Amino acid sequence: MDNDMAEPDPSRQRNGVVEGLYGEFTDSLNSKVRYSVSLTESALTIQKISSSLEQDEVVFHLADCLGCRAYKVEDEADVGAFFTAYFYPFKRRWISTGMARQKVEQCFRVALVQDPLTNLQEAERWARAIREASIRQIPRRHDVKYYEVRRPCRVMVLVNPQSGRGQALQLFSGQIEPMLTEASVPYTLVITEHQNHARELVRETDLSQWDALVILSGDGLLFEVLNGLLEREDWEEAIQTPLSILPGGSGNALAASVHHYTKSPPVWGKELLLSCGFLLCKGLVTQLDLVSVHLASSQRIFSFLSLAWGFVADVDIESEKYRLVGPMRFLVGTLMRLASLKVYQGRLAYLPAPPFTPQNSSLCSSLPCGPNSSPNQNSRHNHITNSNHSTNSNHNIAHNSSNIAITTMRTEPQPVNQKGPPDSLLADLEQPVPDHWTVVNEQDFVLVLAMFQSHLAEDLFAAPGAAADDGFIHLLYVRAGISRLALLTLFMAMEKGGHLAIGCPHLVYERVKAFRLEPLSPEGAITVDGEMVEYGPVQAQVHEGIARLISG
Ligand SMILES: Nc1ncnc2c1ncn2[C@@H]1O[C@H](COP(=O)(O)OP(=O)(O)OP(=O)(O)O)[C@@H](O)[C@H]1O
Repeated sequence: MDNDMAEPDPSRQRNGVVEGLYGEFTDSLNSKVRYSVSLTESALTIQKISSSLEQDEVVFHLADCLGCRAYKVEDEADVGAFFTAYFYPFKRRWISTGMARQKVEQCFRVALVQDPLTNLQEAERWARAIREASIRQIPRRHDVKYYEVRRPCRVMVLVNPQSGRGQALQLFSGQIEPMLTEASVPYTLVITEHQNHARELVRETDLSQWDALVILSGDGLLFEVLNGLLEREDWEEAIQTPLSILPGGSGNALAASVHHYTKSPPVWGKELLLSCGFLLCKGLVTQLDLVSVHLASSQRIFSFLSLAWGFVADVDIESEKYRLVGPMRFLVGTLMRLASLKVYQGRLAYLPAPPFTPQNSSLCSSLPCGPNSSPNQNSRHNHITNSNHSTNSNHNIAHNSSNIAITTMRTEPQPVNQKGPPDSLLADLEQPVPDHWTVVNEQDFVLVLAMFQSHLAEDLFAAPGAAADDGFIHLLYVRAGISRLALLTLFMAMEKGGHLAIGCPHLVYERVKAFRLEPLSPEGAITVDGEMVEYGPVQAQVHEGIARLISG
């Protein structure tokens, strides 16, 4: 007999759930090496039983476990069966400093008796117990309210093969597909074929088939999916479909934000993909703010990430041609843009957020959080009414947009979306802003950047105080007059989120609920979620927590 399996102690069973298991197994590759293995509700503890009595104990937390499977090898002569558990603990990196999740497989050979079927059943019993316990142990923050994706869940994975360096499909098959298999998550892969493919698909698809929609691409594909969901007749229900972002682009801002919200040390590239893949398989869902953006042509689009004008938008667009260098493209673009720094004329006004109090800071975590909660949960903050007839004459609003150049857009114009939540904070774009809004005195800007999540790119931590569902727009603007060196210093500090603390007199940061931007410079670019939109007056308001995001 190769191993000796003790029955679980009946005193440690509750409602038929085994609370503890103990067994002795051999190494899957070397039958001379034996381990004692014990499973509790929270950990798998492995101890090497060596002839010299020297014992090494390793503890794996089930919160780091994605799954476990039992199997038998092809070899007819081998009566043993196997089980392998898949862990992704934080480990110190080999090359650079810091910690990141890394895959660790633990495989054991079960040879309890000479009967192969009995051994396989025992391996399956262990695999099931580890799987079930790891589902109960999900790493979660105590200050955030979650619900879980239904299990077993079915997910649709949308992959844009052109995104980033054009390797999204390889990233899927090399990294994500194995994780989904380990976690026993069935999936259907959809490879997008053209712009708006994903948007059209989610607009039409029967969403009851899917427990989550997964986007492996840049942020642009998620933008399409969100807007597709909000164009449906059943948008209120559709927008509550849990969404997962896996970084396949060159910016990957939401993926970096999601990782940051877990309070884990920062990671980039494949480590970020692995972190987001891990969160996807664990299936914890939080709320996600969306911002409705009104463009000059009356089009309304929904954004989850950012709106940029001036320096940031220009860098985003101009650095497109360097996408093969990945996230470095923003650094290259920033340096090039700094060389020809421009000033833009325009008007900016905003509705300030209520002053920060512990009560409103925890509001989001006390909101109902589940598939049936109301999508328009920001209504408690809607303290101004739509003042279409405001006579605010202090603001010399540009009514005529005929002098505004419309540049070529990456996003094709879509039909005007009448669906989605109403924007009760906004006046008509042709009317003055409501009286109680703050109008910025300056007209000369280097940049205006409205952030809805913490990161603008993997290494641009633009809004350090932002959370997925905080209900705020984090508005930053840089006034004209800043030197090139000061602007460079600002962006370098942004890498670690330190830009707000360096005392730059040209940088202003406000937490707002809504804003309006009216460019007066005849040429320029505005981007929403990294995609260029029509250039002209825009206004936006936040809708707190109306979408669902797989996070952790
Ligand atoms: N097969 C495809 N061919 C061309 N474009 C596509 C295809 N599938 C999707 N798209 C479009 O590509 C655009 C960009 O996608 P996305 O932002 O996801 O990747 P990306 O631009 O590489 O990311 P990043 O902005 O981080 O570099 C989206 O507007 C999307 O509609």
